[in-house]
Formats: sequence, C-alpha cells, structure tokens
Amino acid sequence: MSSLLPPVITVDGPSGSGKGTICRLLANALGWSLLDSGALYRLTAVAARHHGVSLDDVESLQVMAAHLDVQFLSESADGELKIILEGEEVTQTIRTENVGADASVVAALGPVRQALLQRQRDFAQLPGLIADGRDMGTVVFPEACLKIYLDASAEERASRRYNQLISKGLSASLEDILIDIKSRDDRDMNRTVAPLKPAPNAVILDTTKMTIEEVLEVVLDEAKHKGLR
Ligand SMILES: Nc1ncnc2c1ncn2[C@@H]1O[C@H](COP(=O)(O)OP(=O)(O)O)[C@@H](O)[C@H]1O
Ligand SMILES: Nc1ccn([C@H]2C[C@H](O)[C@@H](COP(=O)(O)OP(=O)(O)O)O2)c(=O)n1
Repeated sequence: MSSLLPPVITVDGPSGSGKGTICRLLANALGWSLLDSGALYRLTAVAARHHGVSLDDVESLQVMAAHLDVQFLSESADGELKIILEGEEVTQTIRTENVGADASVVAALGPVRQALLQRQRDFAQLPGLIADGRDMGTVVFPEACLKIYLDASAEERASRRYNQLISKGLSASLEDILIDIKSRDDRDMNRTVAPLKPAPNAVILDTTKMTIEEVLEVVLDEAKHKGLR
C-alpha cells in the first residue's frame, strides 16, 4: 500500500558544504518545496536580540521559538525566499556570520529544538519537500525516502564562504572565517541534542573537489534510483 505522506529528501551537513545551493537547485528541478531549517534557528537568534533576550535564557528562547512570527515569501529576484520576521524584512540580516554563530548557540538547546520540530514537519506537503539542515535525516524526517549528507574540508568550506562574501561586496577575512567554521562544526557536532552526523542510511558526498553541477548530478541520480523523478 503506498503511503499518503509527501516524499522528503533530506540534505544535511556542515556550514559551507553546499546544502543551500544544492537544495534550491533540487527543489527547482523536482518542483518540490524547500525547508531552510537553519533559517529558523537564525530567526530565533535574531528575535532574541530584538527582544533583549540573553542566549542563555533557555525558557524565554523556547517561548520565542514556539511563537516565531515569520513568513517565507517566494518573491525575491534571485530566487531566494524573502523572509519577514515580526513584519520586518530580515532576508539579508539573518545571513551574517554573527547571526550564524548565535544560531549555533541557540540550536544547542533541546527545548528550542523541540519548539521548532512540528513547524519544520509542517513544511512536508505534496508533491514533496527538500529539507536542508543538520538533523533533517536523523531527527526531523527519519522516514525520508532519500537522505544526503554533504561534506567538504573545513579549508574548502571557509574558502567558499569567503568568496561568497567577497562577491557580495562585503569585507571578509579567510582566517577568521576558518576559525568560525571550525568552532561552529565543533558546537554542531558535539552537542548532546540532535548533533550533526550522517543518518545511518545517508548517501555521503565529500564535495571538496566536486563542482556544484557534479554534486547536483549525483543527487539527481540517487533520486532517480528511488523513483523520485
Ligand atoms: N561543490 C561546490 N563547489 C564550489 N562551490 C560551492 C559548492 N557548493 C557550494 N558552493 C558555494 O559555496 C558557498 C556556500 O554554499 P551554501 O550552499 O550556502 O552552503 P551551506 O548551505 O551548506 O552553508 C556558496 O557561495 C556556493 O555557491
Ligand atoms: N536543522 C538545523 C539547522 C541549523 N542548525 C544550526 C546549526 C548552524 O550552525 C546554525 C545555522 O544553520 P545554517 O544552515 O543556516 O548555516 P550554514 O548556512 O550552513 O552556515 O543553525 C541546527 O542546529 N539544525
């Protein structure tokens, strides 16, 4: 008997491994919707700053995460979702390295993760969902029909992030980015709740020497083998 649950493809991995890029391309190729779960942790961190809530005030952070007033609008010119938090556009604000570091701190708190769990699962709608994050295949969508884990060396990921910032006209230090990436890896992989790790049945891709096109081709092939396209 076939399940009525929408199919889900999960893409997990560390910062700069290419999850966001591959997920956007996959969602376009398959015509499925997209969950950027990292944005929810980033938004919780930004909301905390807006409301003067300290990043160690677990109870207030949990309430904030459970009641995040956020809209994802597919209106942005570059195909990225426009993100509105409490009526204010924060599409660019949430992408800074500082917010990423705060998000990683907030994301280590079990009650915050619990508060965001159902909101993430609600993104699964027909014809299907591409879920981008750290624990998509292990915790949020353990029944996903295809699980991908993207990786790359910390040096390659830092260099990708550096080029990304420079191409946006922002100043950046490769050395600082590498330090930040390593400390975020350490926090994300070694926390007690939902640590970053491949699901037992995940397809693991080391993308250090792969182009975006090559990664996409492998993932689309895997989707084809599963009868998803
Ligand atoms: N395989 C790849 N080779 C080279 N650059 C890549 C690759 N995958 C992603 N990138 C680039 O690296 C940067 C970070 O990718 P992104 O998708 O934001 O990573 P993540 O979502 O995992 O943090 C982007 O500028 C993207 O274009
Ligand atoms: N499902 C998720 C997604 C993100 N997080 C945390 C861990 C990350 O350091 C931050 C920010 O995630 P995000 O995917 O936006 O960050 P990168 O684009 O990979 O740099 O949130 C998480 O714990 N679980």
